[in-house]
Amino acid sequence: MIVIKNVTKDYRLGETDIRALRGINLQIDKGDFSTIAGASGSGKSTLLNLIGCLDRPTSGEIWIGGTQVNIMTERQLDQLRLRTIGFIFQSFNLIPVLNVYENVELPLLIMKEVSTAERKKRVNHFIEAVGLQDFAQRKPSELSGGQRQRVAVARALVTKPQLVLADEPTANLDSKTAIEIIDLMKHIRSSENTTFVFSTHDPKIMERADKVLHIEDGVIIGGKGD
Ligand SMILES: Nc1ncnc2c1ncn2[C@@H]1O[C@H](COP(=O)(O)OP(=O)(O)OP(=O)(O)O)[C@@H](O)[C@H]1O
Repeated sequence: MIVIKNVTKDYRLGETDIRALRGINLQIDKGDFSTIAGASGSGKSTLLNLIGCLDRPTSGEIWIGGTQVNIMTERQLDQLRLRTIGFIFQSFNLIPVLNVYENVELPLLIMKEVSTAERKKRVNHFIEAVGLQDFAQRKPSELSGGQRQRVAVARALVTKPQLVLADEPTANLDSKTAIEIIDLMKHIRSSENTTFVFSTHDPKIMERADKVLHIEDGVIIGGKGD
């Protein structure tokens, strides 16, 4: 599903270059439930942003589902992000004026090939999959943090992406809710056969992943499941 070869990423900050990633090699297989684990500043977000095609590497190759993405045009990347990848963020990123149903529906409104009937079916299916069927008419401000992240999980899945990326999805949740969200994602991975990659610095969250890729100072230093 994901192959990364010798990837580096430099950020230019004034006169200096900051080397955020220093030669990353990794492979993530279809259906994996993997985590990128590391301290603050180790390069987790940088790596996830590259896998999600939100940014480009300075050097090296990134392959998603057999396609080399680091040489694609912006237009091709727009399509790839819409159709192949679902995103979950630590701050939920829901639209405050839309209710739960409308937030989950949003990505499908851009996919013209999905009919109105199919759209309705999928939105209801994923709202139910995350256990929010009784909250479909509520606005994000009327939900708990855990419920908001469930909406974000449903929204990431509604386009039926092959890959879901989550940057510290539990960072703004208490530890019990954090574990519930990770277990929900893991359950959905099995029922939908979606590949999940999420980042965390929390050992209790790491241990629930099948594969842990430890990153330190821009380098993968091995981990469970390798
Ligand atoms: N836009 C940027 N410009 C300059 N330096 C950056 C930029 N983004 C990240 N960095 C630097 O790159 C390194 C890796 O940052 P990154 O955000 O990937 O770490 P992280 O592991 O996700 O951290 P956190 O857990 O705090 O989010 C850090 O040294 C950071 O200061």
